[in-house]
Amino acid sequence: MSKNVGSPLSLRRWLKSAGYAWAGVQAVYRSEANFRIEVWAAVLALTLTLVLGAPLAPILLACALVLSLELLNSAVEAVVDLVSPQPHPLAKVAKDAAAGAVYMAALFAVLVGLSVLGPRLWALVSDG
Ligand SMILES: Nc1ncnc2c1ncn2[C@@H]1O[C@H](COP(=O)(O)OP(=O)(O)OP(=O)(O)O)[C@@H](O)[C@H]1O
Repeated sequence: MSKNVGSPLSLRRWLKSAGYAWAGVQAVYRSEANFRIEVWAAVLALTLTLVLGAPLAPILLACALVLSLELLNSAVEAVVDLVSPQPHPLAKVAKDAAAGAVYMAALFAVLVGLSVLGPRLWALVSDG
């Protein structure tokens, strides 16, 4: 634990770390088409949630999980490419497992979206 907790110095350090974290998000947004798709899918899901008056928490959590795991997947890919530019069975396991985590979260996020927003969208469509 830092001795400077609560001091202006630690706030400055926290802001600096937040700046690095934001730079990481921006770099992945620029380089990964999947992340861009997931960001805009999250914007759409959150807009629909607010418009339809659906519960926000499950949609927020599902979006946060998918986007966070995509960022971690990109981190794993970068580290694997750095340490194992040549094909290696363990590099394959690392990349495939990290990608699997994203796909698993995305699949369950779609199920959450369907179960929370589906009935409201259906009611809206069937009422005319
Ligand atoms: N160094 C490696 N050793 C063994 N297999 C690898 C290696 N690099 C990639 N692969 C295999 O090729 C697949 C695709 O890898 P790649 O680096 O192109 O990532 P990707 O899944 O296409 O992601 P992105 O398109 O976002 O970069 C991996 O999931 C893995 O199965």
